Order: sequence, then C-alpha cells, then structure tokens
Amino acid sequence: MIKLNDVTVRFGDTIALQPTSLAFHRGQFTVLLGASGAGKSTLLRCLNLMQMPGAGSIEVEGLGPLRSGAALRAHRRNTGMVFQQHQLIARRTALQNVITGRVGHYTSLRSLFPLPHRDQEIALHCLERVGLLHKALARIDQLSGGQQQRVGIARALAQQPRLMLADEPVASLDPATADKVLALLQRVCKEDGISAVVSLHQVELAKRYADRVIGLAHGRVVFDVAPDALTAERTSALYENRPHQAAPETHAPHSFPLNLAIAKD
Ligand SMILES: Nc1ncnc2c1ncn2[C@@H]1O[C@H](COP(=O)(O)OP(=O)(O)OP(=O)(O)O)[C@@H](O)[C@H]1O
Repeated sequence: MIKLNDVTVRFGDTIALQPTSLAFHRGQFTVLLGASGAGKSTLLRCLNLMQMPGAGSIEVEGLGPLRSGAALRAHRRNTGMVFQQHQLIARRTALQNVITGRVGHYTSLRSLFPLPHRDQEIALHCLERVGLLHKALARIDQLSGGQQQRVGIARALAQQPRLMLADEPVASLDPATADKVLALLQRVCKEDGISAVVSLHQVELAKRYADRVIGLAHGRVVFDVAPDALTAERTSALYENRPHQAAPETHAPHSFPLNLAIAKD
C-alpha cells in the first residue's frame, strides 16, 4: 500500500538513508531494528514525508506519488503517529488529547471550534479499546507512563488511519509494560487492518509481535525477514558492526586523545 522507490536522505555529508526501495503492505506489522543512528527514524519520517527525500519517490495506494499538496494532506490524515515521548498535552484530559486525533479531518478554521458529537464518540470508543475509558476525564499528568502511551495509541487510532508509524513507542517503559503496550498496538492495528511500521530496540519484542523485521545499518537495509529468521547472527551483526558510527566521533571522543597527543608533542 506504500512504496519507497530508491529513496535517499542526506544531512550534509551524512547519508542517513542510502537509496532504499521497500513496499509496506496492508495490515502488515513491520518492525525496524538497528543501532542508534542506523536510520530508523529517518525511514519512518520519510513514510509520511515529515522528512522529504533528497532523491527517489514515495507512492501510496489510491493517492499515487504524492505530488500535490492535496495528496500529501490526505496521506498525512491517513497516517497515525505514536512517539516515544507520546507528545500529549499534560494538563489536558485523556479525552481532550484523543479528540485531537480528529482535527485532521477538518479545515484549520473549523477545527478552532468544538468538534461534532460524533468525534467525541469516536474518541471515547478509542479510549475504551485501549482499556482507559475510566480515565477519560483524568489529566495526562495523573497517568502512568504506560497509560500515557495507551492514550497516545488511542489518539492515533481516533484518526482512523490506514498506516501507523511508531518511533520507539515503548523505549521509556519498563519491560513488562513495554510488552503490554506493544501487544496492544499490534492488536488494534490487526483488528483495523492498519499497516504498522514500528522502530524498536528490543529484539525479543520484534520476534514476538512482528510479521516482518527490517534490519538497518548505516542507512542501509541489511535484512528484511520474517521474525523466525531473526537469528542471533543477524541481530548481533546489526549492533556490532558500526564502522560508520565511529566517524562522527572525530567531533568528540576521538578528537580528545588526538589533542592530548598534540599537547604532549
Ligand atoms: N536533522 C538531522 N540533521 C543532521 N543529521 C541528522 C538529522 N537527523 C538524523 N541525522 C543523522 O542521520 C543518521 C540517522 O539518524 P536516525 O535518527 O534516522 O537514526 P535512528 O536509527 O533512528 O537512531 P536512534 O535509534 O538513536 O533514534 C544519523 O547519523 C543522524 O545523526
């Protein structure tokens, strides 16, 4: 349903994403694995064009190659996002936060006024699906980290998306809560036939919940496999082989001994 064709992203001299071609299919739960700096967030941000590729193209089923502003807006409306730091408004209630997921369905002017009753019903239903209907009127800063992330999932669901992007959605949670929250995310995506692309650092969670696991290293896809093919060799290669990661250290640790050596001379 969404296809990247030779998508490339550079930041100055850094190639964050080498020319990458991938297709993500309807209802598939895909996990991105890779060391810090491997390009996971860059790939995720390309999928809703928060990051514009320097080269290549992105095609979405039903919308084509997203050349017009209208196609891009429609794609973003169809794309839910879940973040590591959930990005909820702390002093608003869970319900008020979830209802913001409906805003993209209205013009900017219309969204300044209270949304129709129907949107409140959708938001309440989404809170019910994540098991937090009883917390609808609780302020976000009165909820636990796991509950906050469930509100974040409810907000993305309220958008009624076709595609769900989640950037390290469980990184701030303890292992048991992380498991429960990821299980919830996977379940609701499956129930609604939503394609999900989720970056994680926990290999075990990828094995348990993914339909497909993509390994990234230095901005390049190094494997794209079913979870039962996620061998120890594959994952350790992902995290151990970091030649390009040493390069930025010329700005920090590597420059330190070099300066010392110069000073001694
Ligand atoms: N806005 C930016 N400006 C400059 N360089 C960037 C920017 N965003 C990312 N990069 C660089 O692009 C590369 C890929 O970064 P990215 O954030 O996609 O990695 P990641 O796999 O998501 O890492 P992490 O697991 O730490 O979030 C890194 O070398 C990073 O420093």
